[in-house]
Amino acid sequence: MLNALHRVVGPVLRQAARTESRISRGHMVQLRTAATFRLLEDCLEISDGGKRMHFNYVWLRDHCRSASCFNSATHQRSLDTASIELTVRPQSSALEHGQLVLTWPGGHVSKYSLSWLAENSYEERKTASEQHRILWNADIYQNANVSTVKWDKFMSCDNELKKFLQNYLLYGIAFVDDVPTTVEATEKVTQRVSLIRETTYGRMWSFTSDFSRGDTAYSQLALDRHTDTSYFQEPCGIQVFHCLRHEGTGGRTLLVDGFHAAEKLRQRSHQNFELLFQIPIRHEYIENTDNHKNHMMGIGPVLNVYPWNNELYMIRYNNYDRSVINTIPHETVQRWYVAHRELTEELRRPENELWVKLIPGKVIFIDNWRVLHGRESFTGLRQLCGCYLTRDDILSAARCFGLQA
Ligand SMILES: C[N+](C)(C)CCCC[C@H](N)C(=O)O
Ligand SMILES: O=C(O)CCC(=O)C(=O)O
Ligand SMILES: [Fe+2]
Repeated sequence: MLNALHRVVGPVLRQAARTESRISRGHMVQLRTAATFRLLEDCLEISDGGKRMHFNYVWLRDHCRSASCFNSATHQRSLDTASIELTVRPQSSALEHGQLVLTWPGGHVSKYSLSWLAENSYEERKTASEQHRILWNADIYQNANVSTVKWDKFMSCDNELKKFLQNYLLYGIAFVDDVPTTVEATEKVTQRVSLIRETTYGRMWSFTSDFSRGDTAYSQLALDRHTDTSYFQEPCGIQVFHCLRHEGTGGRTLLVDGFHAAEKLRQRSHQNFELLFQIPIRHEYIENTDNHKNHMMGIGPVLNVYPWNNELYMIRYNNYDRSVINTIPHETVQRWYVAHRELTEELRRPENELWVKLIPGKVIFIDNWRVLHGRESFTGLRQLCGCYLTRDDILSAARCFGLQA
């Protein structure tokens, strides 16, 4: 990187003695007082104390924020990236008031604040997390005494909504209490945070154990922990449940933080963790009844991680809906089962199980990319309503409040 062959074109400059900081994405990148930069053969290097960041020249030209290259009203790029010479290099460079100023062949000038560069450097992103989360087992969640949110304030007060979103982001579950016990009110409460994702089960659904659909959810049987719609190419982002009535026994809801379990697996056996994120498998939903014909298929790994920072962003775990395994070479199948077993054992540890009885008025939102749900078997009439919500829209709502999501 700092190979002697690299021609140092720009002078090594010292930034004036001050500290730059900027908050964005709920995340602060601080540059020390003496950040320096130099132009290497193939990239610009900024050094800040022991930290080095590298910026490709095409990248720098592409990210010019001048009025002709970037529309700051729409936050869209106007510059045609294909018009940039792939061999482009700045003609001259300077540091002025915490800004890097580059002049390109032809005279175009680009300015970048050093803190913006630091925040958007690969070196920073690869150690930062995209989303701050508190991984939990039953004790951790219960001891956190997460503040409760009630229907009236939730519907009228943005601060209450923000509090709810923060809980949801941190724990992957959040509740609203005192909601009127109707499907309509349940729909209204969901419209504060996101958009309904309509599926074959309907927009809003309300069901009892009447076997109206070809799936065990529509029975009185216990359901082991799982994520829903694993048979979609993109599983639904959020699961909403509201138990409108239950005259009988049992029927408690089981919640397990899938990321807590997966992180335990990562610590214990990195190889097994890797196998579960590298190998795609199939999930299927086949329904063939008089009223419903469906054949859904979703292909993807059990664990999904961002490649630049190895952060988990989705778990797809449903042993009921997991389909034929035919995507794993025979010499790897055994290892895959071992890894899957190890994850299952972690998910099944009693201390990781959070049991809640959903009562009329209590609406739960579950991050279906992170937290697994299940239920205890039950007797009597139990009516559950709810819907799926889109993930993009709840995250967007959170970001609009300045939350890191
Ligand atoms: C929630 N609701 C009752 C509508 C649908 C249930 C879907 C059940 C399916 N086995 C899955 O896990 O995706
Ligand atoms: O009946 C329940 O509490 C949940 C059933 C279930 O897993 C589902 O509907 O997705
Ligand atoms: Fe489910």
